[in-house]
Formats: sequence, structure tokens, C-alpha cells
Amino acid sequence: MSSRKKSSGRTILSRFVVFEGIDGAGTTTQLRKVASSLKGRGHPLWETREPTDGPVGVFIRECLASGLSLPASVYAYLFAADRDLHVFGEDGVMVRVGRGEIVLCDRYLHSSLAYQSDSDHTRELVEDLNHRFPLPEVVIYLDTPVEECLRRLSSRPQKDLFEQREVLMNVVSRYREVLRAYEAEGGKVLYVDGTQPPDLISREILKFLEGILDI
Ligand SMILES: Nc1ncnc2c1ncn2[C@@H]1O[C@H](COP(=O)(O)OP(=O)(O)OP(=O)(O)O)[C@@H](O)[C@H]1O
Ligand SMILES: Cc1cn([C@H]2C[C@H](O)[C@@H](COP(=O)(O)O)O2)c(=O)[nH]c1=O
Repeated sequence: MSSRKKSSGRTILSRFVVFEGIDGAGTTTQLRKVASSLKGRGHPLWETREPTDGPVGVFIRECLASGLSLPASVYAYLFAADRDLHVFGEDGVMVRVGRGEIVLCDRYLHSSLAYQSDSDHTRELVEDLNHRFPLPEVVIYLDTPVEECLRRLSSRPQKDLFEQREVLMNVVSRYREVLRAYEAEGGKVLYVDGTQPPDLISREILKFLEGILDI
């Protein structure tokens, strides 16, 4: 497996690509489009997401869908537990990358840093809970304004816990900070305008990935 250990002690995992953005930004749409294009070129690839479809991830989705308002710290533990299975578990991220697959993941630890760090106390907790997970090689950040995301989400039958204007505004500003810190650690970020037509966005993402991954 190709990975680099940074002076900070964090490992950056090659060929691990994560899509991030606030709810409704378009991460799922783009991950699917990019995956389909890369698969068409014959690259072994795993499409995955967090929360995962494993037992902890399913439980988290139920909590979010029912609007269960638990303290941010409790959600931080739940997401970290789900991530532990996802990354280190059977047929998880480490195993897949190790056998040469490109892993495309809809959300990862930067979501925890942006969504759960709503005070200095929880921020420290989230950092502690996540510091032993490897960092992705690339983050694709779908930069879509809150109002546009809320407009897109309004057509869904159900509203999840974090799909609220004020929450999302705070998440946007925390994303800026955490992605800057990630870049300082050697991570690569593509900030892409999420209001463009989907085909234009995926073309931009593929061009960026071609310059980085051996594809
Ligand atoms: N570039 C785009 N322009 C217009 N609409 C879009 C665009 N990308 C996605 N959408 C639409 O916006 C909605 C949300 O997209 P998508 O599910 O990809 O977002 P998401 O970031 O995964 O959201 P969530 O995290 O809340 O699941 C969908 O109805 C999708 O068709
Ligand atoms: C991984 C992760 C996710 N979240 C939040 C972000 C979204 O509101 C939901 C996931 O739903 P999606 O619409 O299917 O992407 O979970 C979070 O708060 N913290 C995390 O670590």
C-alpha cells in the first residue's frame, strides 16, 4: 500500500478520495458520476460513504432522520465508531487501498470536524477521536451556497437533523478552517463551484484527479 507519514504523525493514504460539502451540496451526485467514468476506464474502484451501511452507520442515519438531538459529543463518538469499522474493518478502506483499488468516499473525518465541533470542548474531542485515522490523498469540496442547498433539500419528504440554515452556515465556516489545516498537512483539495451543471463539475473533478492519481 502506498501511504506517506507526515511529520505531524498523520498518514496520507494514496488513492483515497473523499467528497465533502454541506447537505445538498451535490457530493452523492458527483461521486456517482466520477465513479462511473473511472469504472468505464477499467479502474478497480470502491464507492463508499459515511455514515456507512454497517450497523453503527444505519443507527446514525436513523437518529439523524428522526431529528434526535443528542449532544455533539455523542454524535462525535458514534461517527468515530462507524469510521473505525469502515477504515480498519474487514474489506474496509485500508484493505481496499492496499489491493490497489481507488476508494471514493462520500464524507469522512472532515465532516466530523465541521459538523460536530460546535464548541472548543467538542472540537478537541473530535480531534482526539479522529487523530489515528489516515487522511485521504484528495478532498473534493463541493462549494454550494447554503440557500441553494436548502432549495435542493426542500423537495425531499423528510428533513434530517443538520439540514437547517443556521447549522449549515456554521458548518461552512468550519469546513474552511479544517480544510486549510488539512492542506497545511499535505492534503490536496479541489474547491469546486457546486452551482455549475453536474456534467461540468464532474469534468473538472476528473481533470483534477487525472493530475494526481495514476489513472
Ligand atoms: N450541480 C447541480 N445542480 C443542480 N442540482 C443538483 C446539482 N447536483 C445535485 N443536484 C440535486 O441536488 C439534490 C442533492 O444532491 P445530492 O444528493 O448529490 O447532494 P448531497 O450533497 O449528497 O446531499 P446530502 O448530503 O444531503 O445527501 C439532488 O436532488 C440532486 O439532483
Ligand atoms: C460522516 C459524517 C456525517 N455527518 C452528517 C452530515 C449529514 O448531515 C449526514 C449524512 O448524510 P448524507 O446526507 O447522506 O451525506 O451526517 C456528520 O455530522 N458527521 C460525520 O462525521
